[in-house]
Amino acid sequence: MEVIKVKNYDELSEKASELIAEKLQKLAKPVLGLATGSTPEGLYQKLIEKYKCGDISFKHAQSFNLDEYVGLKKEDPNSYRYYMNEKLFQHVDISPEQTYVPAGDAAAPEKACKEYEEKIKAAGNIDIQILGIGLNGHIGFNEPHTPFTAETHIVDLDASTRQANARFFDSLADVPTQAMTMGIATIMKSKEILLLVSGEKKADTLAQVIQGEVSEALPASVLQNHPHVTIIADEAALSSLKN
Ligand SMILES: O=P(O)(O)OC[C@H]1O[C@](O)(CO)[C@@H](O)[C@@H]1O
Repeated sequence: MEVIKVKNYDELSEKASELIAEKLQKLAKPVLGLATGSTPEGLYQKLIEKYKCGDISFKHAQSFNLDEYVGLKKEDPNSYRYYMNEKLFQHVDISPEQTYVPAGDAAAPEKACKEYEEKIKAAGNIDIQILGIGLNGHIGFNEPHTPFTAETHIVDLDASTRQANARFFDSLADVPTQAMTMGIATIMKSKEILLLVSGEKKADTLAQVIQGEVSEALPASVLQNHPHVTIIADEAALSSLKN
């Protein structure tokens, strides 16, 4: 794993946007794996700026998001489809038909999970997958002890994850209890992975991910087994690393 240390969140977002811009410029049909949460928001802003300056285009890109809450309609402001439209898609030239988010509102969720896997495969797999990380080490919504072999599936969200995400909802009770997420195996099929981590709160988790054992108890530790992972983290997030 290559670790790129940056000063702060702004630098993290800029560096990440440069790596994504490079893919958009070099690949004929880039397949992007996208994430939600607070961490990639700065990256999306920087990509919009680069697009507006004419440096990049999403015209030939396809995107696949990591996860979606179960039970929220696409129009719900807390759905990840809504987040992506607001934070990125509606500001750039990506064709809406080329953007995929797991169908958390599907009538037949198991079938929708299988179809999502098929779509990723048909696209030739993800060229670069952006990841954030939860305090408990989750990636996507793969909570601790999710088997590394899991593909896209439905998960019960940990109490700590619902608590962490309650800030976006009116109350904790409104946070969905389930989500549809790419599995660890799905994520690991990506040709390249870009993990973004900011802030001291995640420092202990990140140190474990980089220097600890690979274990299903800490989902992100699986990234040690991937041949092409770049971690961009700020000084605060790297403050618990042991020399
Ligand atoms: O970037 P944040 O808001 O800290 O979230 C971290 C992770 O948690 C999730 O939002 C899910 O809880 C992921 O999508 C994200 O990668």
